Amino acid sequence: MPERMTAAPDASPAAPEDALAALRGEIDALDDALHDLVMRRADVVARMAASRVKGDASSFRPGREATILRRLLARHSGPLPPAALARLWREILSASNAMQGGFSVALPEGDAEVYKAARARFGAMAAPDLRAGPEAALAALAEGVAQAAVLPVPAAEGASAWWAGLDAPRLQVVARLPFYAVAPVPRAMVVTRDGPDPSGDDRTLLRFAFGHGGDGAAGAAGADEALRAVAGALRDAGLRPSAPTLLSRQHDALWALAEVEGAVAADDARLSALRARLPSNRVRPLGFYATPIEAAAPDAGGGE
Ligand SMILES: C=C(O[C@@H]1C=C(C(=O)O)C=C[C@H]1O)C(=O)O
Repeated sequence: MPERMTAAPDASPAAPEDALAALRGEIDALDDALHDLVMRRADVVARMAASRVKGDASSFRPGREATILRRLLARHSGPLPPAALARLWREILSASNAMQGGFSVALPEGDAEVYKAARARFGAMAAPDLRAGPEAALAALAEGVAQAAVLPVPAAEGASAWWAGLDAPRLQVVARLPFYAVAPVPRAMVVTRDGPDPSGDDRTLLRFAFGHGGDGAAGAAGADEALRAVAGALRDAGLRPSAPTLLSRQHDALWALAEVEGAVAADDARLSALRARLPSNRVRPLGFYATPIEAAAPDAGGGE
């Protein structure tokens, strides 16, 4: 018989059940302290909403949220996986956003990836508003029925080519989902009426239209020619691409979508440089978003 079985159980200074009770007592005290802080944080958000310091614009500030998450992830240490930290804060941020006014999110129905990305981003507090497709989701946003639209990541064809028809600057891309990922997780884009806010480390989407308006010769603009024109204009304007340029032929035109480093707003001087370089074409910023954090090593939890 092993030696430990011969010792009298109540001779031990800390019986397992006492040790468990002590640790649980510590956890209960910490839960109370955390809960007090979470309630105090919500009081500050309620004061912010009541003071109307943010005016009539939507309460949703994705750049500010990214800044908060980046700061917390940078100071994080200890055994709690960073993905769990991001998940906790995502729920706090979404709840405080919803506290400042109803928050409904328009989504294309039948797109499981977009749905999952939207639920992960906006949490339990946001009402999903399922629409027939990206254009219908954008229409709900434009009408003011929804406060944000979550759409598939831009691609050249099909429903994911919604960017070619995006009515910017009225509607603009403000976030790329997920902001924080440690494993493959659902991806999507967020569009709002209020436009993006800078986070200090952002990427901008720029749309270029070639041969718009039924101009036969220009309408036949070659893909290679368009890609060369975009690359040259970006270089001359001092803008650095952060992803390969997408091309899409639709609405009687050839469209290019470039992602560049930095936040480029409508009044940015680099846009004038682009427009000077491409006089016969149209250049339009579609919004910007916080550069996603891609964690180097996978850990438990996936991301937010
Ligand atoms: C509280 C604010 O509103 C929202 C909620 C945030 C929060 O809980 O910290 C941050 C950004 C906004 O999306 C804010 O703008 O600071």
